[in-house]
Amino acid sequence: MTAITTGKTPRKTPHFGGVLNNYVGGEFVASDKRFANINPVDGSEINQVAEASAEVVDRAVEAARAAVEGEWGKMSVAHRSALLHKVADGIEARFDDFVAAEMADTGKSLWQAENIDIPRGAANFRVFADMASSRAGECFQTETADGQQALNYAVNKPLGVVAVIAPWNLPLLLLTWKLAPAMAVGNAVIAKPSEDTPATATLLAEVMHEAGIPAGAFNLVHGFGPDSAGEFLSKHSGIDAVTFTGESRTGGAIMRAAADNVKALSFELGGKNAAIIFADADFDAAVEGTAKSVFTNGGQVCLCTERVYVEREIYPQFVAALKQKAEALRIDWPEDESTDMGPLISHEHQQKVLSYYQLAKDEGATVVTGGGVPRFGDRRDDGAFVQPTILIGLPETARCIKEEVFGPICHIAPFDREEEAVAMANDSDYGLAATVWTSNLSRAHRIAPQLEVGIVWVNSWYLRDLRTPFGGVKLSGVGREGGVHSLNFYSEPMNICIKLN
Ligand SMILES: NC(=O)c1ccc[n+]([C@@H]2O[C@H](COP(=O)([O-])OP(=O)(O)OC[C@H]3O[C@@H](n4cnc5c(N)ncnc54)[C@H](O)[C@@H]3O)[C@@H](O)[C@H]2O)c1
Ligand SMILES: O=C/C=C/C=C(\O)C(=O)O
Repeated sequence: MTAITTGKTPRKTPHFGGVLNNYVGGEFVASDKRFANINPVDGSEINQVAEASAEVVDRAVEAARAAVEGEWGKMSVAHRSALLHKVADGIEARFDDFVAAEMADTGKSLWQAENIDIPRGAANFRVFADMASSRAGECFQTETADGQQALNYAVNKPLGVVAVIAPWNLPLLLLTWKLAPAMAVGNAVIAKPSEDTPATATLLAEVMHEAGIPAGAFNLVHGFGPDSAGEFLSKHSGIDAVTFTGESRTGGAIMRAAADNVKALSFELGGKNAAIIFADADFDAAVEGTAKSVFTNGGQVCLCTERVYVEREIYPQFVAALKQKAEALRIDWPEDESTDMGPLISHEHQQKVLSYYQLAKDEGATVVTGGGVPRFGDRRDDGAFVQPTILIGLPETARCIKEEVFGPICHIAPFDREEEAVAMANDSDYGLAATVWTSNLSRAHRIAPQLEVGIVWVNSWYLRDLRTPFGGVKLSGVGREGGVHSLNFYSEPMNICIKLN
């Protein structure tokens, strides 16, 4: 381990200056083809990453299949569950390594890595290990035409080999959110983290190894999407299911690639999430909560709010208060305890977000705050930072209102009537999440089910219970995960009917 000096407080980042390898069949596997893992704080190289070839992906699929048919597939639920708890223990034992690696790859704040990303990585394993070992079954007693009885009961089998393709915004959290239930019900998995965030997945492979997960039950392949590991997995005939989190367009590409083999698919995709704020809401809580929902992780959470609708009588005060919150955010070195926001994930994403900042101006927006790049006068000026940005004045038809930006930006518009707010919130190709801020409980109950999304938060945002259904409608996803929905997606129920006489 070597110190990485991106900030004032150097942190030890595992594998700094080394190579992150693939993990296949219980062994770390190198590759001649490599790519650089870049720190978005200053554009410096953290380490090199071994890109998995088609041949390495084939080997991972073979190893996974052998694991399903071998020790892993035959293991009792209690034993498998105990091993997954050991994986959670392993993440917690190397907590500081995981935090440092996640911060270096993403530039996210220490507070967020320590309080959200890494704890959830461990929690995902614990929750799904427990759920799988206490899973309820299905049984029906059936009356037959001849006056006798039959007993129908379902047994759940794993799907087999599951590919998990993950994005860069919450790297460990979102990878383990799918790996944990898939493994808990007995599948062998092949993890494909984003090319922008390969580090915590590699640490997870080390933890899996140390925990004694049988060879082939967990595999890791590094690489990109098209013509690389992502595509190799999606079209591989030896893979039974692909579970994916990322952009809606990528979901479409994976669906096409998976079509020939008719694989099971579960997609958590993009969002253009609305917040509806009524005049009767607790004003300070609504401002505070909306600031969080817009700016957390630099707006790079699929659940982040990008469209804010505020009842007209409090609209001017709300715009002023959210502006104050945005301008008070501390954009700084990720390692500093008081940093609220680091850089975006990459220069490429910075350019995309900045192009929307420009587009907003071209579309006639008034920029309430932000709209550009902060200047530091040090090497962070080579990083991927942008200013938190608030817009007003755009028509609802503007591209900036319709398209997902995935940055620290929102547009605020006034509304007069409840039905108008619901209609504006629903006027989107996406349908992931919405927040409603009101102290009128009847109103909350009335409008929440009218919103065309998978998740509504009332007087809160990103308050998670891992047992609840999670996913989106429209362009925001296919299927639901979370709790029993995850267990169901990752297993194949088989009905057995026994005639009793
Ligand atoms: N709904 C959710 O739960 C959720 C959660 C997080 C992020 N997201 C969405 O993810 C996006 C940001 O993440 P991103 O930029 O990493 O997404 P992305 O779609 O670019 O990449 C996600 C993953 O897919 C891989 N990939 C890319 N092209 C592929 C292809 N053709 N075949 C197979 N794999 C391919 C990438 O290498 C990466 O591992 C945003 O749109 C965000 O809203 C959604
Ligand atoms: O960026 C998207 C965030 C998704 C969050 C989850 O899937 C979760 O909290 O389980």
